[in-house]
Amino acid sequence: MARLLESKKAFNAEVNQYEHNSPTLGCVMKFSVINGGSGSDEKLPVIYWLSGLTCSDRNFIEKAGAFRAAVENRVIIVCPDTSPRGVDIEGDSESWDFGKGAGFYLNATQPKWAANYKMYDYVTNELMEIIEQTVKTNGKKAIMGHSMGGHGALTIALRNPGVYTSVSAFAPICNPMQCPWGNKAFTGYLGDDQEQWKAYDATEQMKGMKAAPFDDILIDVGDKDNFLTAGQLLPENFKAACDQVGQKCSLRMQPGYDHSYFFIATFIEDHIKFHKQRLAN
Ligand SMILES: N[C@@H](CCC(=O)N[C@@H](CS)C(=O)NCC(=O)O)C(=O)O
Repeated sequence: MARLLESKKAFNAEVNQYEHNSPTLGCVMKFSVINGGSGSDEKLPVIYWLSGLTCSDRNFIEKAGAFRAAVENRVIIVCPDTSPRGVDIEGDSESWDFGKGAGFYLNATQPKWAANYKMYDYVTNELMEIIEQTVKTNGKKAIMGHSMGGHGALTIALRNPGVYTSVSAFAPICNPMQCPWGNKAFTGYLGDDQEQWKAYDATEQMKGMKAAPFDDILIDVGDKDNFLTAGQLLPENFKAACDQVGQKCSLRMQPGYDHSYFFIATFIEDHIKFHKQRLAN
């Protein structure tokens, strides 16, 4: 059972933070929830939000300004942390793009990390079960995320057909095998065999699809995003893979926007509406 740590009200939404013992990750984990239906008995759909590098369960809550849209669209938004937290492994705090705050939503296979760094299993199994016990949901799910969390949302949605009605992302790392962040993380967590990396690469996953899994995939990227220009995101590679399999991908290059939560706050309502339309069917 999750333990309630804090409860706030914002724009009529209930904004709660919980902690629970995670057998999957071998430590205590926190997660935050925006309940857009607080005060009613209505069972609502859940949108999972996966954050990016250096984030905890709080960045989206404090910076995305998603409360009003959650209430207006009657959805629950669940924000997990981005890596195991309650465990110390040598080297987990040396850099901001590996270890703590940088779990990459995968199951590590390298001995040093394999016991705890299982964010893929955590998000797809354990967290979902805890949410069903903790919040009144109608069982419908969607997933979205930012940067490393956009990578997580895309790969998790593509690898779990039928579980999520829709997927969207802000500035996702679309082809981690081909970018410095992905190379560093995958080498560290998964080892040198690049065949093993493909399971966690959205572009590779999409290339392997026999048919389009979603009616549309919404992706926003700011054209002033310094990580885009540094070749960390590679949305054009994902879009090309989508075109190859006939998957519609609404990739919107947003002029003037960067990688930050100012950009996310600007377009979060569009993403919530995109999911709500599909969750309502
Ligand atoms: N620490 C990095 C930036 C990391 C970064 O931009 N993280 C993004 C996700 S990839 C984020 O959401 N940061 C937290 C925030 O802005 O609240 C740097 O110094 O360049």
